[in-house]
Amino acid sequence: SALDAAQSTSANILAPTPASFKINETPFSDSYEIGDELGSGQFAVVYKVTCRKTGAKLAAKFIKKRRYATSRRGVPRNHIEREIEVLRDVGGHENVIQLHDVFETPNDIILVLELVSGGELFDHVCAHEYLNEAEASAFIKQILLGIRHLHNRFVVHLDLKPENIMLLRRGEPRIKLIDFGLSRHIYPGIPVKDMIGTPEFVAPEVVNYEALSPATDMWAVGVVTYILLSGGSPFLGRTRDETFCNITSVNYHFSQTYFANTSQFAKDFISRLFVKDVSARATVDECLQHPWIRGPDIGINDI
Ligand SMILES: COc1cc(-c2ccc3ncc(-c4cccc([C@@H](O)NCCN(C)C)c4)n3n2)ccc1O
Repeated sequence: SALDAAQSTSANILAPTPASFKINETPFSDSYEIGDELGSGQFAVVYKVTCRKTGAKLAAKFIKKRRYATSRRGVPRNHIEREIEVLRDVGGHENVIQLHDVFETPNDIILVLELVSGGELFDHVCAHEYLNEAEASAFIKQILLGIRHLHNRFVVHLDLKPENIMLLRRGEPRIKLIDFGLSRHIYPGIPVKDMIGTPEFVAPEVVNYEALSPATDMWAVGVVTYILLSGGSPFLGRTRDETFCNITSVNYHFSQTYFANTSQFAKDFISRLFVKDVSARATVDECLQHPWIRGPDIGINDI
């Protein structure tokens, strides 16, 4: 099984893995024509590009390279390499962004990716303030299918939030998980600790600098679900420390203002994810089997 394979390779997992991604030798502009800027982040800009050979429309993420070890600007090369390794490993699933090509310039590493045109889930929620349960459940099911693909490959996303979940097309509950800049392979029995992610979405083990795992993503699924159904963020405080305190004390509630008409199934789904003990937190497979996700067609014997 994949777990056996992982464990059998765990022995040499600590050996430096050779960079197995191949960077194109040819100049980016020989293959692609740059179009509109789609958006930007701290050290990356995303453009719409056109393949000169096929006319295909794609997205290109230009990641600014860190030039000196002591610099605070740009992304360290090993972090970019890790993102590429993850993208290479998780490609091929309908709910995960597909990497097509990699190029390098003196200042950037360029990831050529499939283009999605539906915008960020974040904008979709803002446009509706919150979603009805059927729409929210459909989106969350898509997100779970993408996460199951990652977790089956021992990849943990570590930055799941509505901004990093994009709609394939507007108005359709078809999503793509994007932004694997913090993602990494985490294998059973090899503890990984890191203080990363976006405060209001991180799990207690991140705040407490304890081992990260696929369960860390599942906590974030709970936060995303809560936001889709209410428009509010369950643990957000007035300061970052207050947010972290709410997270580590699992201090949240289903306010009557936003959850008066929410089903018990939906609240139970969220409650099974806001569990501090990672071994007791619902897994992605358990979430996909939950009545709120499987829908009304399930028989009484299925529960
Ligand atoms: C693989 O990593 C990324 C992929 C993409 C990506 C891939 C395909 C694609 N098609 C359209 C877009 C797009 C459209 C509008 C804005 C953005 C981007 O600037 N914001 C995306 C989320 N952001 C908060 C990281 C990206 N994208 N963005 C964006 C950021 C990433 O870190």
